[in-house]
Amino acid sequence: MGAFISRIWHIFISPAAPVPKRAARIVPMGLIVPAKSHPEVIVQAIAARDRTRAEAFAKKHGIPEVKDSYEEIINDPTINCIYIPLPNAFHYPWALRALAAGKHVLLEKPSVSNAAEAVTLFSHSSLSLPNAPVILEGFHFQFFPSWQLFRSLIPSTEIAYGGKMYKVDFTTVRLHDKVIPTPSLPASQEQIKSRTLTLWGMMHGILWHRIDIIDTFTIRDSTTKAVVKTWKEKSTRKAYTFDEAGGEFTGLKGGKDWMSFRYQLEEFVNRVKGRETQYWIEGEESVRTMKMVDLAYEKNGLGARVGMGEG
Ligand SMILES: NC(=O)C1=CN([C@@H]2O[C@H](COP(=O)(O)OP(=O)(O)OC[C@H]3O[C@@H](n4cnc5c(N)ncnc54)[C@H](OP(=O)(O)O)[C@@H]3O)[C@@H](O)[C@H]2O)C=CC1
Ligand SMILES: O=C1OC[C@@H](O)[C@H](O)[C@H]1O
Repeated sequence: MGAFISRIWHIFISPAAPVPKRAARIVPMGLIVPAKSHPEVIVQAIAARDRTRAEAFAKKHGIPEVKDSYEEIINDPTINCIYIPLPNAFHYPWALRALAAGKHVLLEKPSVSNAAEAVTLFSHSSLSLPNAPVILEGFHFQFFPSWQLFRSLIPSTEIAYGGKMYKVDFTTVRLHDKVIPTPSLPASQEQIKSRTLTLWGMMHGILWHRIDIIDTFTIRDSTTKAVVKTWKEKSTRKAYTFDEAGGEFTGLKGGKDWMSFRYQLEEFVNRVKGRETQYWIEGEESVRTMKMVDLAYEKNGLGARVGMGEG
């Protein structure tokens, strides 16, 4: 009886979903905190659907201006970059508007709702103009040193399986087996090495992470492939800063207190200023990501992923 009443209440009487009492959750971590330590970034203005909410947020975070609408921010000639932390379906229409106004766009992930939208957005006519605006899908964790170190350990031609995970806290890549020339072995035998790399704590590398490198060596008969002997060698790496990653990363900018979002902002500003970037997520990569999301929807019987178009 209780369940019956509850169902009726939910269908006919329950109030509409509550309007959030604050601006997007991600904004402090995604922009406000990183901007504080970036000497070239000023968070100048904020808009929310409800002005009092925007005012409260602006007061709390020391943002000088509150605008009445998202459009007002986009149309302000003194603002050159727009951060879009809206629900995913709204990324596409607002990113299109921002680009059309010639603004640089830092777009929360996932960039848009499906591959068709991604293709249109990342081939927007403004992007082929001289002094084209910059657009970046904010896959923040990819900018963190541990992810960069992890990538550098994986020659792309050697991936047997693995790849980018969307919303999990680890990723594993298995490299192709390799024959290791071993002169000490009899001619009838060969040595094979296979490597598995796992990055744990990928999303918030700064809290904790670890890269496990597991090499499996096998000595086998070259003809029958019968295993003679097998053993594993394990090692671990970590990189809370680029200096800790070492090698090609030594000396790159960063700090022990930089989250992935701060590394991302550093590169975003570098692009905006026309400086070199050590790492970047090109539009083609964002299109590939959305193709993968579309495939996941289709393979699971959910059909094509629908967006809201230009809104
Ligand atoms: N939360 C997280 O940890 C992370 C989030 N992201 C991405 O950031 C984006 C925002 O996520 P999150 O901060 O969690 O989202 P929230 O729901 O907290 O914030 C979204 C904001 O969008 C605004 N908005 C505009 N139109 C609507 C609408 N029709 N319904 C609801 N909200 C609306 C609201 O702000 P207002 O009313 O003030 O205008 C709202 O506060 C998403 O794309 C998400 O994938 C990425 C990484 C991490
Ligand atoms: O990208 C992200 O970063 C912050 C996390 O809390 C969130 O779950 C994830 O989507």
